[in-house]
Amino acid sequence: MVSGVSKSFGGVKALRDASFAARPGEIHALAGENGAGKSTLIKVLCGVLRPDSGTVQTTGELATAFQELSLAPDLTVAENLFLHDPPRGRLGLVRRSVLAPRADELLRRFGVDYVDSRAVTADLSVAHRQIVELVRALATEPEILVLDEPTAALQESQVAWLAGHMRRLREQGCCVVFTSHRWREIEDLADRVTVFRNGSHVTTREKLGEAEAVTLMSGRSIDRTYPRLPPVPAGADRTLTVSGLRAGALREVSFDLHRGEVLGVGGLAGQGQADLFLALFGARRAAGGTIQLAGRPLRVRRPRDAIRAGIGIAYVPEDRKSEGLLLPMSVRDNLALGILDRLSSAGLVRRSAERAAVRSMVTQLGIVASRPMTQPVGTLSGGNQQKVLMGRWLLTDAEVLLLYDVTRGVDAATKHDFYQLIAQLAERGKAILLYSSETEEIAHLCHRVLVLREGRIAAELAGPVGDAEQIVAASMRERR
Ligand SMILES: Nc1ncnc2c1ncn2[C@@H]1O[C@H](COP(=O)(O)OP(=O)(O)OP(=O)(O)O)[C@@H](O)[C@H]1O
Repeated sequence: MVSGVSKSFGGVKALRDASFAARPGEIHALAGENGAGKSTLIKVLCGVLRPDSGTVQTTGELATAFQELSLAPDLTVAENLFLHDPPRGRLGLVRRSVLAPRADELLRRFGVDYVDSRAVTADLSVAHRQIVELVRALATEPEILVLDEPTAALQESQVAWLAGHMRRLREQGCCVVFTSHRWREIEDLADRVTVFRNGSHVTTREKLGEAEAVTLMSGRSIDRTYPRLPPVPAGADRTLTVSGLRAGALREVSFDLHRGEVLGVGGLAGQGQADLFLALFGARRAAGGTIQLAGRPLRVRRPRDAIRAGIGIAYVPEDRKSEGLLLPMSVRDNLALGILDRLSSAGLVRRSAERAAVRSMVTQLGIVASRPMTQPVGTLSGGNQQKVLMGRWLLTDAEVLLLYDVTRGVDAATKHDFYQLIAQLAERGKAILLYSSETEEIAHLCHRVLVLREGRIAAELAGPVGDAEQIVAASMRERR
């Protein structure tokens, strides 16, 4: 469907003579590292971007759901669902009165009765926005369905819901193309996989194991084992002591975190994990309880209090666009944001020191940016934007690192770099609280795991747990 396509952005060659073909009646996964050109290929395929050279051919109705959500934020869910084809009366006027009931009917048909069709889209969670975007695409019963990282914002049950619809469309002869950084999803769903590297097609296969895929994607062989964690020194100081903390869905949580320790926070989705991280960082108001940092009471009313005290939070904001990164500003500015005090003398930023710090982070995290000192962060690929967020907190001297789902949307090779980094940070004495929507990471990367259920600690497991199933089992046990 796409042959010999090239596309550059300024000096960046996003696609080089790229070719790709998918057939009717198959689910075809597009795999590749962050910045490999998958999103660009999809945009060219859908006609959103014009290629510099090459040809694009599609046969039949095409529907897409993009990685950057394309719903109009100020419109209601119903208005977005019928944006291109609103119900009209005899005179061709839009029948506003039937808009919401029609939308309700449509959402119900797709089993999405938990989304209010009258809600303003901007007020929905990112997961729900993604689902509305998906329903809009699925509802057209297209002949070609193209989904760019459709599951990145979804929880497991929602992923299963989407997988069901993808399979149903395949049965009907639809050609479904999707991208994902989770190999399990690709293995589970795809009939064929195409690997891209550096903007070019590498291979298309029916059977491809994860190890080989990772090597093909990165062009190098990757040590895919989890790093061995250095033991927490006996009698290590308690860095963070949390007692009876209540915030949002968090009922009452108490624990200690030691220097050099990686403490995991597990459990089914939505048991208060996000509230715990946000409360410790001062981004969510605590309704009760106390926090001590290195033996001293700590009051965090806003993130600035946490940062001053030596707490850094690296997380993938639900919406990378609206929180965390300053998209029009350069990679340098975004990375150095947390260390400007340290880099300044007499009110002026020492540019050479700043450049050195930025370069070291770009190298250490393998951030793919052609001109890190000037290139706006918003023009990096999704995963590379994420590395910038992580890098900002690695540059600070924070003693406590709150790592919330930092590998979401990150490619496999980079994930393994992150794992090594976490072990190194622990070795350097940092105290790390870790949450991941991939339970396997919690199972392998933590000295201890707290399992949350309904806002409380339901179990504490000694790590490395090794087997993600144990954490899942602990989160189901003793259910009343
Ligand atoms: N508007 C733009 N301006 C400048 N560079 C861009 C722009 N859009 C994409 N790029 C660059 O093109 C390359 C390919 O990006 P693309 O988003 O297609 O990657 P991807 O494979 O989808 O990555 P990810 O898995 O991280 O989403 C990257 O190096 C990116 O920085």
